[in-house]
Amino acid sequence: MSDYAIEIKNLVKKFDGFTLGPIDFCIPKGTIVGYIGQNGAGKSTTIKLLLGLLHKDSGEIRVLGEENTDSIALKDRLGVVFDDLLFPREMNITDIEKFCSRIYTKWDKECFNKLKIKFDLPEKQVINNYSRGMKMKLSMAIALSHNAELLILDEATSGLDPIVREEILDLLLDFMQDENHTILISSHILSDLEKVADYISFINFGKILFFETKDDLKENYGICTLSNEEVNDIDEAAIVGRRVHSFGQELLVKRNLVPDGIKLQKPSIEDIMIYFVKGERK
Ligand SMILES: Nc1ncnc2c1ncn2[C@@H]1O[C@H](COP(=O)(O)OP(=O)(O)OP(=O)(O)O)[C@@H](O)[C@H]1O
Repeated sequence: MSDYAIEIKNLVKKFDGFTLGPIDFCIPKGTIVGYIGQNGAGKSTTIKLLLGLLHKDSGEIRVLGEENTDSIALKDRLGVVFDDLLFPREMNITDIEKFCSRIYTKWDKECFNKLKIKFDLPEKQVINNYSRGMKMKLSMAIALSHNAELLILDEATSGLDPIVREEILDLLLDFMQDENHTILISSHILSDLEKVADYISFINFGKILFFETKDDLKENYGICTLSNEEVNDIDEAAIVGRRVHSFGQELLVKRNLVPDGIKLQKPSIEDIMIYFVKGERK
């Protein structure tokens, strides 16, 4: 049995005007991976390929060891949250609970009811009248109520207020108490990923720029503010990106390539993403 929940090798998908890949990464079981990148970078396309909602042009995908990502048996083992609900709009939560209890072999009614109360989801209202946040909460409740092994969350916390986001992050950490559980979560709310992710995978214009542990990223890079003269003493190869100010420059650097004595601060994931993308900002 593979130690990986998700294996992607040489994956390519071409649209008119956009090519995803070739991309490669493997997600170890028992970890949370934050999938980050600018709008249009290819995050949702990757996720749809993983879920069999799009067909790849070439390459290999394995999800929980299965190559056939479209299989019903595999879907039973996955909890999926998109930024929209995929149920008929006239259903209410009772209809949805009944429906899910039929399609998921390990449906946990008690868990769903607890989350329904925790998230304050109304019994009678049809989902067409749900707010965006309510829809996300309902999706999350379903994803967490059928004993899934792998959660795939595409922008699952966007549109939610900070209190609910915090509750959801706690639920994700609870889910990870089982060492065979794994989460892939794409998000623009990098502070959320900062709290929960073990690995960060960064996609830019359809290519993976890095897939590294969050701890390694923070250890290997540093932020410093220097005068223009001081910057001249730094090897260009050490500089990932810079912001030029009237008084000098703020740099993201590779720690092992800068001279001792330069005071470096730990970067946030957001710093790393911005400096990697922009390279140079004036
Ligand atoms: N079905 C499709 N047909 C044609 N082009 C598509 C299709 N789906 C996505 N694309 C294009 O692929 C690119 C990547 O889109 P994708 O939705 O994967 O980005 P994303 O990283 O999820 O962005 P966002 O953060 O804005 O959600 C975009 O240029 C988009 O227009």
